[in-house]
Amino acid sequence: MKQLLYFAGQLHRYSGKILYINLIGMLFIGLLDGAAVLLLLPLIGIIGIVPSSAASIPGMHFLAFLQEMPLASALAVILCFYIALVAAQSLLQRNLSLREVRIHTGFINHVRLETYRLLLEANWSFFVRKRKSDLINALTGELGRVTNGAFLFLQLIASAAFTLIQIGLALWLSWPLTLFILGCGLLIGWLSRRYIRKSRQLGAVTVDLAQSYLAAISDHFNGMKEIKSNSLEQSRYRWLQDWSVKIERERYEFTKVRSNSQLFYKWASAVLIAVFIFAAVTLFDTQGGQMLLITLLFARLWPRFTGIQSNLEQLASSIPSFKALMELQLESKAAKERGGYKEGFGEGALPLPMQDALELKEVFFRYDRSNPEYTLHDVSLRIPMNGMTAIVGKSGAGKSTIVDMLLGLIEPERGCVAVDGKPLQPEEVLTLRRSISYVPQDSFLYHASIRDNLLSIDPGATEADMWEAMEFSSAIEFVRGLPQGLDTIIGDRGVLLSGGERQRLVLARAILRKPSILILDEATSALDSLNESKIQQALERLRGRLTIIVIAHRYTTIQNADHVIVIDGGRVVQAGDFRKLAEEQDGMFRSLLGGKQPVAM
Ligand SMILES: Nc1ncnc2c1ncn2[C@@H]1O[C@H](COP(=O)(O)OP(=O)(O)OP(=O)(O)O)[C@@H](O)[C@H]1O
Repeated sequence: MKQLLYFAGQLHRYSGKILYINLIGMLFIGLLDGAAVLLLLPLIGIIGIVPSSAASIPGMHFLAFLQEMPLASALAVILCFYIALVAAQSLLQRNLSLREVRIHTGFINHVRLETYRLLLEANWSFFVRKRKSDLINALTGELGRVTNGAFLFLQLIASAAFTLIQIGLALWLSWPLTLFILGCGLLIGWLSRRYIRKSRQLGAVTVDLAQSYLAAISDHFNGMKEIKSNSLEQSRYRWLQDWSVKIERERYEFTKVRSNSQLFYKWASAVLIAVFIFAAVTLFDTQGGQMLLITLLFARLWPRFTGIQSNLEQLASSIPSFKALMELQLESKAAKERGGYKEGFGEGALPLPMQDALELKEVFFRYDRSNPEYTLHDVSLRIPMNGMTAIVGKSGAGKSTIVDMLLGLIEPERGCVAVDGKPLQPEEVLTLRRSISYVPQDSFLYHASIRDNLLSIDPGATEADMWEAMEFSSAIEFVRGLPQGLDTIIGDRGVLLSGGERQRLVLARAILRKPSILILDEATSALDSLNESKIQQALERLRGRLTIIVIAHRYTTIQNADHVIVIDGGRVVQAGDFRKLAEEQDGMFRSLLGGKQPVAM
């Protein structure tokens, strides 16, 4: 219920009074429907099908004048009135349906944008904890189920309100019979509660199945090369077969629950109607006109009870989706970046000015606070501006963790990140990131043209800016050689380019942003020596123009660094000039270099 109210509240805030006008409109349509039915009674009386008079039905005295009129005129009056009612009702229905579609589609977009905004504003640690496919599933499958569910909920309220009006009308006509029927209805509702419970359990299974499907299918396609090269096709196919059996079973179970509940309702109502007619005739001595009216009203009321039950079951099955999306929204809200975002994610904000150095001061950090071991232990280091600094160390030493901290993606448990000697304030983190371009080993490229990939980082870049950036990154030659040049489509994640070409393009994109700090995190480790030397030439061209931080395992990548920081077991064990460190006989750097050999560290 909490989850339902959470999204019903969002729907209320999103659509405002229009939503309620629509709901009232729906009620009004129901009333018009009821009025049209009521008209049938005097009609039947007048044409003499049943020996009843309008005056015998409470509230129908005003129609008595019809009996004074000639049959044909009375019939014409009633039928004209009936046509007018039906015409008004259908016109209203059409307008309400159109408006409802507007509200519905608008609300889906509202929830989608709101969830995506909260996710974008969440900090990096939140994403490290989450499975990517679950986030995609939330923004696709769950989103549809939740928005449909929120509407279903409101329809249910409208339907309940209309049913109440019908009940009121029935009470006014004959309260003992109505109470009797209501009691039976409530009893059937109470006996049907297990169908609602079962629907909810099946809804949870649907959420699990949808999540596991998306997770596995994304893994399969991401790893298609490994699947093909290691002949894993059969095992992956078997997985999908098993999953298909589960979803088939779950769909069947859900339909079974709904059909059983409908069956139960139908049997129960047949018994109820029989008891009702028997009681009306033998116990309550109900008059013919009243009897007919109540029968008509309840013939309309019963399908509503069944409809409410069916809506409740459907709603119960979407509760787990409500829960999943609500928890995701609340969790991402709680994980909001400490500095907070300004309007438009602070786009256009100026980069943080840095003159002297970016530093870590006595930093302690661990990913899991229950673990007594720190990943970074009393780390102090200094990255001087406009120089080239290399961070080296064995695998797992903590190099990437240091870079994540310099980027403000993770926060020190103790100590601080400092800019020009002053501790970085939470509200400066985003402006610091504006000054940095980060290039990882496996960068992301869009399935689009080279031009669009470059413009994705700076939509205002001119053609000259793009060629200049490509010249710096040693990409100019290969892009010129492509048949469509800048307009060449590079395939999904850039598969149509070689590894070296991809990285040079990513480097061009990073430079286009005109950063004051460029971070290369193992960006060249997968390249051959020819491609690596091209990136080296690019870095030489950039030297002195901006601050470069390189994390690398290769001697050749770091040999031109002005400054080297050696990390071991989460601590800084050496720092200083490349040559000086290389000469320290017992130093770790020398052992990482493997003597003087330009080999992998
Ligand atoms: N998200 C994480 N959650 C928990 N532990 C982590 C996480 N990321 C890294 N670690 C751990 O922190 C330690 C340092 O990892 P880090 O990635 O910083 O090392 P690295 O020097 O960059 O290694 P490599 O050269 O292999 O990339 C490792 O023991 C690693 O297992």
